Amino acid sequence: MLTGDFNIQKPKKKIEVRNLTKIFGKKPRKALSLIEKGFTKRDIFEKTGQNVGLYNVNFDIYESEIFVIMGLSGSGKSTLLRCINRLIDPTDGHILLDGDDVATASSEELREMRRKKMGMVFQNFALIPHRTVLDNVAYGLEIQGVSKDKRYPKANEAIETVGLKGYEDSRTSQLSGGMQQRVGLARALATDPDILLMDEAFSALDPLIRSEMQDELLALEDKMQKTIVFVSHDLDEALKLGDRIMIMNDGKIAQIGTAEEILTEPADDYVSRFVAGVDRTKIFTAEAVMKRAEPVVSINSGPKVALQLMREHGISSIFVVNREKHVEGIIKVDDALKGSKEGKGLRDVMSHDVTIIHPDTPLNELIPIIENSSPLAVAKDDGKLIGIIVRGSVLGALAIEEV
Ligand SMILES: Nc1ncnc2c1ncn2[C@@H]1O[C@H](COP(=O)(O)OP(=O)(O)OP(=O)(O)O)[C@@H](O)[C@H]1O
Repeated sequence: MLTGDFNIQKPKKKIEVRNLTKIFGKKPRKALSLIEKGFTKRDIFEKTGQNVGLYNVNFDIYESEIFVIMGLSGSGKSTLLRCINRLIDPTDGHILLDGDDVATASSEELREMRRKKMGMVFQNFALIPHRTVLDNVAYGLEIQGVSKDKRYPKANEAIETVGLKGYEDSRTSQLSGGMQQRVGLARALATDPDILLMDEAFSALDPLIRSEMQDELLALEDKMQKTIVFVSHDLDEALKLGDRIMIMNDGKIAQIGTAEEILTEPADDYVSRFVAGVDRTKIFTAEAVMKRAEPVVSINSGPKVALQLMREHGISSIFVVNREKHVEGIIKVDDALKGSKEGKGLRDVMSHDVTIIHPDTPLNELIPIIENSSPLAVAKDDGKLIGIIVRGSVLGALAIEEV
């Protein structure tokens, strides 16, 4: 039920990145003074040999979201991810995890943060080939000093979570790429971290397996609600996985937003060029283009009421709903006129031929249905009508002129 904005809880900030800068090289201050004078990353490299990895990056990541960092090669994605767990030491700035600064943490504090809060999954899987799946998954716990009797049950649980039950005793070198990445994921999950850092985790997989792993990550995330920071250079992957996406360019943030925001309101030419080739019909969903489910007419009222509502709103058909707001049918002007003349009830003259779709349905699946049909009803699993889709709203979202 919509109860107004005041009831919506603000998400909790899990990671806060403040003024983060990373210069690779021995003379970072020299590079910084040139950045401040407006020199580009390339100029600075040519003049000083210093490489600007990140410059003055500020953003927040919320609890339980999938935050995708994306950009072209060399834009600073991996550097940023590795600053979060301090595999790379920042030149300047702060990274707060639940309010504690990773950048200034002592080695003891850092060990503790990595142990309790973060797990990392790498592109090249980083497994130990001669060890079994079970030993590889238990390894993360082993280096944390977890005793043998505790680490094996946890490892088994993680193996089951990623769908590798039955493969515990296989050597990882005998497994396919997709299965090896499941082992990598299980190893990160075994320590039950709040945050999963995933660096191009699916990039080495072939397209079908990659897509399958993306689906599984989304399903896992529904269950586990971890905070996931996912680096990718692939826009389709970013749009599919990210609750929010950050696009980076030359060590700076070009834009942060949801897939829809980035596609519909690109912040600058760089982002526009980036998203130019995207198939929008796969990204936009029914929910994004639906109109409010108003007006509707109650099944208990008559054709006259339906007619009056249609006239008031300038529409030619109207959904008929029951008390629970489940759709019972749809009535068109002509049928309502006929019903009202003949003194019939709505039930007798409405059409039961209504297409009900889920709000998550992508537009590419809607386009063929909406082509010639009357409006579509949008309902969640509980069957309650939450929106209406007419042909114009689909075309409008795709910026196609109606002919
Ligand atoms: N160890 C290093 N020494 C010097 N320069 C580095 C180092 N690591 C990264 N850089 C530079 O910092 C910049 C950002 O690199 P980074 O690896 O973070 O980019 P990326 O977006 O992850 O790229 P890719 O997709 O190719 O991995 C690049 O110009 C890179 O050359």
